[in-house]
Amino acid sequence: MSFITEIKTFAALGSGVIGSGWVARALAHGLDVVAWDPAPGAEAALRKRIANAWPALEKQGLAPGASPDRLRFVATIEECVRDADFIQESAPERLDLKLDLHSKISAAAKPNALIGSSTSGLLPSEFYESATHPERCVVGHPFNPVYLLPLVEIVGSNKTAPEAIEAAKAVYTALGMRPLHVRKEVPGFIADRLLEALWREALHLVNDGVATTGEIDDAIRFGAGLRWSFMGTFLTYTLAGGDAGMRHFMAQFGPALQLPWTYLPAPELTDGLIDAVVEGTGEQLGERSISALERYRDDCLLAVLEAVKTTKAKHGMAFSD
Ligand SMILES: NC(=O)C1=CN([C@@H]2O[C@H](COP(=O)(O)OP(=O)(O)OC[C@H]3O[C@@H](n4cnc5c(N)ncnc54)[C@H](O)[C@@H]3O)[C@@H](O)[C@H]2O)C=CC1
Ligand SMILES: C[N+](C)(C)CC(=O)CC(=O)[O-]
Repeated sequence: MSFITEIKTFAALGSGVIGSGWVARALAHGLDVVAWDPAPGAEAALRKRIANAWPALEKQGLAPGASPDRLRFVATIEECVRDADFIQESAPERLDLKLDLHSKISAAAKPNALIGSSTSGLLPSEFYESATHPERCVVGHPFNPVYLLPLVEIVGSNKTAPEAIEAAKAVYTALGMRPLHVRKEVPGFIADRLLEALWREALHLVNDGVATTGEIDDAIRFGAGLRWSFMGTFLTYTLAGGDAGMRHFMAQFGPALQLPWTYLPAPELTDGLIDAVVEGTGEQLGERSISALERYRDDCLLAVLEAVKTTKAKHGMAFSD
């Protein structure tokens, strides 16, 4: 089975925060977009959100012919998906609702049109259960604002064809995104597992009166948050181990994971886990030395700090605000 990867018409079902972000991204890439949402006033709200996003998309650069006028809002699911080359569902996060919606979407769509769901954690094997041609159905989990953030997690169900994963990667890449294939179908996928862990700890800190929400946000945005925009936790901590890298870092700070700092139980620090972390970060390092990566990190940090400072000034804010 071959799937459509040359996309001219993009269908969006559900046009709230995430659906409207997909519509804006697809329009900015010069596609025709057909949207459907059952809520009263949904079309006006969608057009308003696109108008709000458009200046940023113009700054980023539009594809030839890109225009908000290429959005058509329709009254039925069938009309929305019938001629679509790619379909993205962004309906409320309810299993029963998505199950019913996908049986209708997939029955009306072209059989070789890929279908993506924006779900942030439901399992595709469950909500694509009664889909027609389930081999072309995937999760394409984006990040808000969808029209700017590149990450999209792709997750297949137990019936998704491997070729559909590759085809979805090609489509999302053509939309300017950075696909990440989540190979095991687990609730929350990869990114939300991480975000939820941080979120849970943050709520405990508020609940225990340790810090205000503002202080917790400051702890992120003036520290690790700046680093995270260009270097993930594993490589960052490899550098924190100095020239001895990750193995030294694990020896020095690994035992602290057993301290009761967090409400999450720590995993047992087995040799297997330590080796997996050391080998993984070794691959990430590749041929680069720790000091070369430190210079790269410092340059990125300076660039991010300067960009944040200039943008804050434009909005009448000091860097420390
Ligand atoms: N808000 C976020 O930060 C993120 C949300 N997501 C996922 O995106 C999906 C949508 O979430 P949001 O846009 O945040 O929700 P939202 O509440 O902003 O929008 C949902 C939209 O779906 C519409 N809707 C209601 N019933 C529907 C139906 N039967 N069929 C189609 N549309 C229907 C609503 O009228 C509304 O416009 C969810 O699966 C969520 O997990 C993914 C990434 C981030
Ligand atoms: C809150 N959320 C789980 C829906 C968030 C996401 O899924 C991704 C994001 O944009 O943070």
